[in-house]
Amino acid sequence: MNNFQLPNLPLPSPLVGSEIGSFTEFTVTQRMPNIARRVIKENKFTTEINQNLEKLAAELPNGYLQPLKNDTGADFHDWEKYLEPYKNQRWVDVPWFFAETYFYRLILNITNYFQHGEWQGVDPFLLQKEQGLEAAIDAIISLCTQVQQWLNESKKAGKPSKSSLIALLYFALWGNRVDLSLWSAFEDNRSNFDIQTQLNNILVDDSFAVSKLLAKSENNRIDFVVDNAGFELICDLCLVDFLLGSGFANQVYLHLKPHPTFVSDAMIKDVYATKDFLAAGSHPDVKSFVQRLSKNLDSGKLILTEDYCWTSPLPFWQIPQSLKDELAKSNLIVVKGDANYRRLLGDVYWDYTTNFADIVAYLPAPMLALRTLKSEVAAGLKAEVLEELAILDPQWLTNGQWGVIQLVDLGI
Ligand SMILES: O=P(O)(O)OC[C@H]1O[C@](O)(CO)[C@@H](O)[C@@H]1O
Repeated sequence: MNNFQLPNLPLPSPLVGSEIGSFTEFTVTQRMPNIARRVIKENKFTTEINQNLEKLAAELPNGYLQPLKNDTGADFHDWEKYLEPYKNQRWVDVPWFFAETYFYRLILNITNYFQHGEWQGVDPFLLQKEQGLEAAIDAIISLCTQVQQWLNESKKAGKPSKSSLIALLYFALWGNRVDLSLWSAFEDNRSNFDIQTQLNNILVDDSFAVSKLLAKSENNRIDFVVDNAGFELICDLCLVDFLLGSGFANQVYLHLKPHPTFVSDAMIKDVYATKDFLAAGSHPDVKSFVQRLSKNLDSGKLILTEDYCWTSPLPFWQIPQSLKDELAKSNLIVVKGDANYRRLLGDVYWDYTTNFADIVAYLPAPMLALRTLKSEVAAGLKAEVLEELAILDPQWLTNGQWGVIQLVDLGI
């Protein structure tokens, strides 16, 4: 395990909502209030709960963080510690990643998610997660058919196909465009896009290096720090299916969220709901995909695990030692999505050309980030690429049109 416990560079300042004109400001003062109001619209909570959700929405632009009442959640005392340095501060003045992560935890506090009673365990974002799946059915069928073909080819060739693996990395990357917290801000359906035409929108592409890393050994364990439910989760499950079926991996762990957050982030229950949704379909390639998924789950080749660390506001380098020790057993840690990418970098203003490996030098195993850019945090980009992007697409950092496939392999 490498001896760095932190990025080996001085930390820049964090993104905050008070940055006038920034996407962060837009998120804290407009998107997050809209997300809270959508929870009211999409559920049948009591008047009192809805009034408290509206109060939260109204206080975000200029108001102060409200305390967390003890809702018996397993992470309640941890949140008391996290909140200490930010008590009585305005939402726009605390670090954005803290504000956003706390915002989603507060929604569960207000809707009594953890407390015994009518609303215990009710996922306030369930409707959007279900709509996400229904909207993507055509893309799901074509992806399952493609995976079946790639598995057959690998079997016939007697070795796992690197090109098929790379193609599925692209699907897993672009599946990340389809995150519901962003949908509410931009478009209504992003799953019907053509992956191949997206290749030129990948700003860093280490996919070939990933295929070489995994081809080095047959008994790879691969850990996914998962992001969204819905179509993105299906892209991830198809990648997992191929990794296990082709021999690139003999065990895969999915690290999932212990409670609803960031609107569409996936929990263990969402994996089973996705499997059930697919099992209800009639397409033969989808049915055989579901059979393989069930077999991998039953045999322990695919492990679903959750940890409150993944819903904490902590940067990645502060994950508990026990989790670091667990991840140290992995041959490759795949980190999905924008919010997790922000955690990797600590959600601070790195110069976008900063060497990615100098920041993410603290992980106990090789790490692959698959992220579509939806926030003003980036690293590892070439100066000439930045110059081109500024002209080509001034919104490149936040519109979800651009992606990175960044591998850090410190030869640990
Ligand atoms: O699902 P993902 O890819 O983590 O995206 C969620 C991210 O997108 C946003 O909703 C928009 O930037 C952020 O607030 C959050 O970090």
